[in-house]
Amino acid sequence: MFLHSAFAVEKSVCHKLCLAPEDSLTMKFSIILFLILCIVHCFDGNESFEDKKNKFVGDEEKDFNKKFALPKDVVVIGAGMAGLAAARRLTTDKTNFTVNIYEARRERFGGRVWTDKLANPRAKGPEVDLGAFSLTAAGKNNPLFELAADLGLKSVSLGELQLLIPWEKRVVIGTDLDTVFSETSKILELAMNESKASKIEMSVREAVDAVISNGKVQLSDSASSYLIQSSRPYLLDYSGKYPQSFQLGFAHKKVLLDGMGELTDRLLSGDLDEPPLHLGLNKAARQIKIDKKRNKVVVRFTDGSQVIADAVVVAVPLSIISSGDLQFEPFLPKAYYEAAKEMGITWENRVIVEFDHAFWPQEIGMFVRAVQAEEEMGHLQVWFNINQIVGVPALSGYLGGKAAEAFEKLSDEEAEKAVLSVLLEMFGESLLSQGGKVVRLQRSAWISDSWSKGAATYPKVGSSPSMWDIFAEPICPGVYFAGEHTSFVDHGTVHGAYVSGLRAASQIMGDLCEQKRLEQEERERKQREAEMAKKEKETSGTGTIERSVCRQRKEKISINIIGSPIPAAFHLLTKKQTPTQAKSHIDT
Ligand SMILES: Cc1cc2nc3c(=O)[nH]c(=O)nc-3n(C[C@H](O)[C@H](O)[C@H](O)COP(=O)(O)OP(=O)(O)OC[C@H]3O[C@@H](n4cnc5c(N)ncnc54)[C@H](O)[C@@H]3O)c2cc1C
Repeated sequence: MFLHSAFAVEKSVCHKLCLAPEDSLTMKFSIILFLILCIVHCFDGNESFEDKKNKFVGDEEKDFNKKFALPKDVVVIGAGMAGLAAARRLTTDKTNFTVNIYEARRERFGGRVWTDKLANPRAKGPEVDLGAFSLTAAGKNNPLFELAADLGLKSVSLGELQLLIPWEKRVVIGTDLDTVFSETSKILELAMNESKASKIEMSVREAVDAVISNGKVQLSDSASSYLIQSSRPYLLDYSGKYPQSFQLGFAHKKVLLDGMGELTDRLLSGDLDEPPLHLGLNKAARQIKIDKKRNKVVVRFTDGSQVIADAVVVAVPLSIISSGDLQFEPFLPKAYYEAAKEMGITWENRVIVEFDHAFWPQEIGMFVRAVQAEEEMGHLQVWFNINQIVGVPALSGYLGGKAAEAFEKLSDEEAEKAVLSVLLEMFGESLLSQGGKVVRLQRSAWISDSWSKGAATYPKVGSSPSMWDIFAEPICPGVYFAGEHTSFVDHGTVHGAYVSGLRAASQIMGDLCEQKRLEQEERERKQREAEMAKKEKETSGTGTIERSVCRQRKEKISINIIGSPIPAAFHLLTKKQTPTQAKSHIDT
């Protein structure tokens, strides 16, 4: 009975569609296949697939797919701020996503946020922050302040800055420092103009040096140029193409009283009503293989294991991709590798030194040491007063550029000697001796660290913002990127990493790859139609036109389910339509 009426529909459909006998055979075969599937479903549990689907008649098909599709498996590679943010966001939709994070390090997560409480269980936080230390509050909203507030974490502003010019035995502070700051703004503005006017791309350093040395600015106090020379953009030789490069970045910083690591800890472990994320430590990904046929992504690890997922968030540092430690099959498009080559990666480190007693002026939050010799640049020029923040008699020193690399190569004894020599120069013998013994000296080594290979991305001469933005684009069908290097805005920061993780999660939740696929299909369909219309215009004679109409109809009723076209009659029958309904549908 069923078969009879089904074939009746088929006959009329074939007639309408001007199908050849062999096409009609295919259709018969599809109908039989469909009926077999129907029978199987009838015996499949209490409620058949069709019964379930019928409840959704009139609703969006999407709702149906959402309700009954299996959750998508998402794998996050890298448990730094970006990876954790992505995983936490995806986990809020448990019905649709199962999420697992894999981290290369065997003993910790957090990446370049590293509040080393493991080695120092009684530490409060900032005195063991070996990576990111402060949140920038300049000009715009930093979403991490809101997150911190939601989690009940307190932050404090770094206190006043003091500039020390050792060879002049001079300390610049208060209103004198205000004058210095306004002069630095003038220098930086002129340098920006110099850079804009130049036909060849200049670095911040070249532009500033040009302004100071060619007498374009009359300095009332050389301290302003010393201050600029101690800043990150000058030290690390940022490109002078971008206005952001001409900011000193000393002001508007806040520190979390529990340390930066408290943010990553909470993202991982969840709050009271949230479950912890699934994290696998000691799992270094070595290859990401896109299986287009199965619409899956395979992640292979250095221990020989592998996982298969519907989507992967690659949240490892840029240098892990550019060094080839993490490979892609097929290779990423050329533009990704070219961008990775041109984007700069800073060299930065921290050293924390704790004494018996705090001997430095307590009202000061940040000390900047002016230097003259090239080899001294970036060498422990900036120090943060930890005692003022959490009452631990410690200072946190910053190293940038070549000095950061050189410091990694020192033995512990040499490092301590270097630290004491700088502090002696800054504060003098009598103050330093009040500190007593060095109780603890702890330092980072981000450049030789296998899982970071440097500190953070920066706009090197020759780079452009679009290079960061390339990494915000997924490789479909399922490879998404997150990390400080995936957006030019806020690159090189913890909040930049956080926002990038949320972005990757929302790309997955919004099924960006599927949207892209549909858009591409639509473009192709329009193109085909345009070509056909063009051909029709060119050809004449009724016979040709009729054939072309048949061809057009054939294409129109061919629908795409999971990527492969199936005959339209098959689709119509799955909607349980009467033969007349089916016929009239095809007629429209
Ligand atoms: C010394 C220093 C000082 C800084 N100071 C500040 C600051 O004061 N304020 C600020 O906002 N920012 C600061 N930053 C920058 C900030 O720390 C980073 O921008 C941010 O933490 C990067 O986060 P991420 O998630 O993108 O990368 P990461 O934190 O590096 O996370 C990537 C993770 O991937 C893991 N991984 C790598 N390879 C693999 C692999 N093959 N398989 C699996 N896992 C892998 C890594 O171990 C890591 O855990 C500083 C950085 C440094 C180094």
